[in-house]
Amino acid sequence: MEREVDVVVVGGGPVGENVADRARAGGLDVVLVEHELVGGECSYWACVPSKTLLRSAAALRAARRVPGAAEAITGELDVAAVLRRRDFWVSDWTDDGAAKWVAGAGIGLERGHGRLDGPRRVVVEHPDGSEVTLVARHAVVLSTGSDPVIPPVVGLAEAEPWTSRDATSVQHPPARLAIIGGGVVACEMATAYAGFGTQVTVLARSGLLGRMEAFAGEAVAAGLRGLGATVRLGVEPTQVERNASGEVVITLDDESTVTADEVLVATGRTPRSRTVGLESVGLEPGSWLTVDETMLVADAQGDGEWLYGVGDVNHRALLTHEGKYQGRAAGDVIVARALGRPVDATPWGVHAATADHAAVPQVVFAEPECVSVGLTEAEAARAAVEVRIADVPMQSASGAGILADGYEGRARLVVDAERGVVLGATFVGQDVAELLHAATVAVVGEVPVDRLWHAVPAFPTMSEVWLRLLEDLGRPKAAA
Ligand SMILES: Cc1cc2nc3c(=O)[nH]c(=O)nc-3n(C[C@H](O)[C@H](O)[C@H](O)COP(=O)(O)OP(=O)(O)OC[C@H]3O[C@@H](n4cnc5c(N)ncnc54)[C@H](O)[C@@H]3O)c2cc1C
Ligand SMILES: NC(=O)c1ccc[n+]([C@@H]2O[C@H](COP(=O)([O-])OP(=O)(O)OC[C@H]3O[C@@H](n4cnc5c(N)ncnc54)[C@H](O)[C@@H]3O)[C@@H](O)[C@H]2O)c1
Repeated sequence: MEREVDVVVVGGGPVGENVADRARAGGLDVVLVEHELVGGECSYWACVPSKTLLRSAAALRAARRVPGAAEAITGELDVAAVLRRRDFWVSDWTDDGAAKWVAGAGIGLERGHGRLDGPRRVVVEHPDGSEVTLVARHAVVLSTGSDPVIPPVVGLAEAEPWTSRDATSVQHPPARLAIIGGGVVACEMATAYAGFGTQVTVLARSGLLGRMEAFAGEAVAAGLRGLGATVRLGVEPTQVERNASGEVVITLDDESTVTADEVLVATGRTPRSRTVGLESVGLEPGSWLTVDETMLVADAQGDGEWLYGVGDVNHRALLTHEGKYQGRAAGDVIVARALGRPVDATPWGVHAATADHAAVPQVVFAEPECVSVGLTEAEAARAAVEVRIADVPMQSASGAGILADGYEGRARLVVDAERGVVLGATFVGQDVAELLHAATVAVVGEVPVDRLWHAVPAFPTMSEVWLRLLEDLGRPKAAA
């Protein structure tokens, strides 16, 4: 059977939902194709469950740092209650609510595996084996996401390692968990499981959180050790084995071994593009999709501008909020191209995902929280941009001291020396997540630091750290 529609979106994660929503709002007839759960990795096995697994222990730690509240805590973390709250937030791994939203938005839903079958054609294989071919008048969007990478370490795949899916959907946390990797998933899951009382061992081949300022990873290493975890830096596994007792034994390159009940592999992602028919339009199966600023895939066969790659699968920024941002731009540009309206793909134009290059915000919900946007000092150096750095302790803001006794953290601004605008910011410490958006606004708005002196942070909030950062850069001189 064949059916014509305006737009086919393959992959109903947060990104596909956003593309479909914008294209539909622009008056196009849209079908979303999903082979698992509408809502994607983020809703059921990534952002949402991981944050709910982290939140309760973070609240407990925060209360313990405030005399008066600390004395009121008479028990330990109720892990079963944490898991029940997680189950609620992932809707017990059902997507009725999400599917209802899709229907309410006027978007068609095809449940099944979608794959390209030549330009503008998508074959959907339903769970019962039946097929439908959707022929797109205007666009096909691939928003199929990414899968975890299992590195080729001897015995690792056979040892049945956990991926992020196992870690976020756990029903019975193990007594001992080894984690391979030192990135975001490793740091967040180490924090969550240490909070549950699991004996956690992090095995990282370099420092932690390598893409952030070095002080972020150093703080998390110290924070995890403070929670009782073992953090081993500069080690790589050479062999993994699950022994007769069911334990996982990991041999490291320094010949030491680590024994645990489970091993979580958190070593990055690979594109979910192996079985989506890329070969039928002249592209390499299993590759990240190379796209332009409007998310149009370069080099796809077929006439006109028809194939888009949005979200994780294009590898621009593997974050839900950034993928959704791309999705809004892509949905709108598909409508503009379909209706012959002007396209504005200039930097910061409505159809361009410019922020992907200059202003990607990220919150790592570890102990302590680490947040960043824009360039780090090292990235600015690599880009040969001359910068000024402001560096202050978070506790220099009186709001931090009031928030928690013994508060410790650090804040950094990276400022373009020539233009005097903020290029990047990093905050590390308890509850810094909500400080990030102000920094994102400053970076995207290219706000001159001299003007920031007039953005007065309220007393006594943690935002006063902005004032301390400005003081570190120095008061502007009066115009002559
Ligand atoms: C443990 C963990 C925690 C994370 N936490 C955060 C966080 O706190 N904040 C944040 O911003 N990001 C976080 N991320 C990253 C975030 O999950 C991803 O960036 C986001 O899910 C990408 O969205 P997406 O729609 O591109 O892909 P996905 O969410 O993976 O959705 C893709 C969808 O496409 C479907 N699909 C794939 N192929 C086909 C096909 N051929 N046919 C039909 N359907 C198909 C899949 O079933 C899926 O539903 C986290 C990631 C992990 C692993
Ligand atoms: N709060 C958030 O925003 C959040 C949370 C979790 C995940 N995510 C996103 O999901 C993506 C995946 O996260 P991740 O932690 O898997 O990836 P990552 O890229 O953040 O970290 C991968 C880690 O694995 C290490 N590594 C890679 N190959 C290895 C190997 N062969 N042996 C040993 N170590 C190896 C790297 O050195 C690095 O420390 C990230 O891009 C991240 O942005 C975001």
